[in-house]
Amino acid sequence: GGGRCPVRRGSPAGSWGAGRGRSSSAMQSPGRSGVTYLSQEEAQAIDQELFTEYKFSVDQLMELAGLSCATAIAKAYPPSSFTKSPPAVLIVCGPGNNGGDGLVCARHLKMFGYEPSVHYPKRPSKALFEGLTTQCQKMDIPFLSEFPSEAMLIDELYGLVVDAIFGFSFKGAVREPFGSILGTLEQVTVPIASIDIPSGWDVEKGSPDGIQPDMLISLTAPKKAAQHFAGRYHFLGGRFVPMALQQKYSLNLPPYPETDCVLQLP
Ligand SMILES: NC(=O)C1=CN([C@@H]2O[C@H](COP(=O)(O)OP(=O)(O)OC[C@H]3O[C@@H](n4cnc5c(N)ncnc54)[C@H](O)[C@@H]3O)[C@@H](O)[C@H]2O)[C@H](O)CC1
Ligand SMILES: [K+]
Repeated sequence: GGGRCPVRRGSPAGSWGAGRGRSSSAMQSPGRSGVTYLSQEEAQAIDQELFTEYKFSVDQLMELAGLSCATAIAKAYPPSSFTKSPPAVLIVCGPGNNGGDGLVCARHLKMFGYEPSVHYPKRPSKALFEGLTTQCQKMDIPFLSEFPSEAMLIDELYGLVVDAIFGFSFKGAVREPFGSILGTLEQVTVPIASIDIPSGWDVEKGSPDGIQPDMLISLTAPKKAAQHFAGRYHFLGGRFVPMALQQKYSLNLPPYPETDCVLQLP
């Protein structure tokens, strides 16, 4: 772990289909690769529209989101890149849909040959999350009742941490037990892969003092905080946004290669 390598900065500007569609908001900002970086409000509006207008269910999109995350992780950190076999991954799940993505990701990582363990301290009593938890348990994925209090212990036991604590609905100061967990994660040296947003970061402004993940998997489109991401791997996942919705919000998403569900951003 350790060595962060801030390469791939300053890639060629706007490429794919810049200028297509109408701009739905003057607040939008194009990122360094031409793709739009969303405000918190825009991310939530797109999410709502997918459910209400486009009639997707949460389960459907969560499955695709979690599969994207596991796929991106397998590309950036193939099992052969781990120093130990089997490759152990700690997945920390929060109380909302970001945590649900983490549970789905854990299940697919297990299918891909990893050895995931989950910490899930605040579980909503909803059938969706109970089902995802049972699926993991029936696949012999252990659920840790206590979070390892020492960063060194995490470094010893795991080759990667997946941060599925908070996504685009995070607001305000971090409440317990997640404050302590994030405090520990700030000190680990094994790489952290954050789902959608580095947890604890302001969704738009980021957080210079927070965790510094090595990987970020932006779902649907990157959020503004992603402009402060300095890790090695930035992937886009969640290849489920219909073209009409992409155009309405001027997402300007790059084309995914062939049938891939993820795409590496510059
Ligand atoms: N459209 C998509 O791309 C999809 C994305 N998905 C994932 O869903 C999350 C957003 O999920 P949501 O349930 O809206 O919220 P969060 O998971 O971000 O968290 C809400 C959860 O956290 C609690 N909370 C908020 N602030 C704090 C705080 N300061 N301290 C402690 N706890 C806090 C809040 O009470 C809620 O319980 C998105 O990022 C994607 O990862 C979907 O899976 C598919 C569609
Ligand atoms: K996260």
